[in-house]
Amino acid sequence: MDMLLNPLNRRHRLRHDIPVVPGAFPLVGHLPAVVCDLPRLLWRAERTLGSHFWLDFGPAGHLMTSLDPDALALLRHKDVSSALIEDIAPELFGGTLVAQDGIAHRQARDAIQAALLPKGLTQAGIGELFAPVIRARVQAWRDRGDVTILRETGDLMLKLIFSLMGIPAQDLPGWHRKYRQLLQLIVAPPVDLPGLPLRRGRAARDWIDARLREFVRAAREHASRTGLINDMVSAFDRSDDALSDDVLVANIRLLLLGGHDTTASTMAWMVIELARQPGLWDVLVEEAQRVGAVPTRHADLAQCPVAEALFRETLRVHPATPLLVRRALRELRLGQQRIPAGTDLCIPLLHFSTSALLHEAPDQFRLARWLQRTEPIRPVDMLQFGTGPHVCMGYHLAWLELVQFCIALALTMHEAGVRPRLLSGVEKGRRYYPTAHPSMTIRIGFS
Ligand code: HEM
Repeated sequence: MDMLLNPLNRRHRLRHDIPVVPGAFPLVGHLPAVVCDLPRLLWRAERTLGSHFWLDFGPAGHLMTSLDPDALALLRHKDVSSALIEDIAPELFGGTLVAQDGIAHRQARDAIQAALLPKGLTQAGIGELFAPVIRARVQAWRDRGDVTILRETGDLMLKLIFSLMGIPAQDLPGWHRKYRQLLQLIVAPPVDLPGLPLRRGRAARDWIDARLREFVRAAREHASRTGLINDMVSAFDRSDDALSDDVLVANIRLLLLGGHDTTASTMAWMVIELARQPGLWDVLVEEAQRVGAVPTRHADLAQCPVAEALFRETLRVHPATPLLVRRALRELRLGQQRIPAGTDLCIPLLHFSTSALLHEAPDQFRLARWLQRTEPIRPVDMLQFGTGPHVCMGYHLAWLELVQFCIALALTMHEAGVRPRLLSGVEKGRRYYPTAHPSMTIRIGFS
């Protein structure tokens, strides 16, 4: 099938001397191809136009997209801002730390960071909290015999992040649905009519925020309770220029989103890869039998190199955040390329994550690239988590829960004499934007 591009728009144009990819539709630009076919879109643009080109993100406007590995350095550049993220989806990212720069960003990050580092996670006993929840969920999969994988991993990851936050996890499918509608705010055409994504996304945001306000109120009433939400409420209440509840709620909403959507997608891809590569499953089962139990502390993760390699390689091949956006505050240079001040930028992590410039045999799913390495993990090896001041705050948490999950899955299924098997095709229905995930309908059997 050819790409979702506008056949009537074949004109080659330049903006600031940089080519615009042909094929944009009115109103939605290249978004249909970005959402459904990003790797091919980037590959074709690079082949025909070179390393720099404009993509039209519809309501978000034109973003200068760079496939030059030096573009990764822009994520650490002092004259590059994250404010564009708020402009793209003000209702979703307004007031959140992901869209802030400088001191405001640092302050909000400081209120959360320590709890998500290995020491904070260990002190709060997060591994012990998660292990039985993960184990119970995979046991339920074994008993049912087959599952729609992304729906299941979405529920599980929401449950885990809720328990880390210290808030009651009720109606998880409802929350999951609302978060999917909320994400549509990033790509919604600016038409506010009943049934359209903008109206549904706004309603989802109001639904989520009303519940988060309740949790904030409860946290203030029971200040002695533990959980990240209580830490955040007290840190925000203590801050010098007391931040408003709107900002607090927006950041909790962001954390719940960041804490489940990306990991749910990665977890679903892990199961899919284990189902379609029997050799992978066998080495994982061997490791799980050797360790004998689900690890609970960061210090224990070193005993699970296969599960860790599976986590890293799954993310490399299927990065859950396939592109990052930024704005150049001043004129910048990228090699020979001049980037005018005010340019909106797209940095496609997906491209670099699977680039032959950074990885040997990038299209092959190879655990050996992690298992046989002798040097420590470099920033470029974990670029799926971003880099620079906005580097993902959940890296250690994601690592812990995904390794826990692999070991729990292998132990549970192997004890029952079953293994994961793919019950549907994988290529159809994949999505790459706003976040990347396998098709919602993929089913996995355990037999
Ligand atoms: C596989 C899992 C994950 C992936 C691939 C991932 C990816 C990313 C990426 C690429 C960024 C950088 C955004 C930017 O620079 O604009 C980011 C930021 C962030 N992530 Fe994650 N993430 C994951 C898991 C998590 C988890 C589990 C949490 C929370 C508990 C989390 C919370 C955050 C937060 C709060 C930010 C914003 C940081 C800032 O702007 O300073 N993430 N993540």
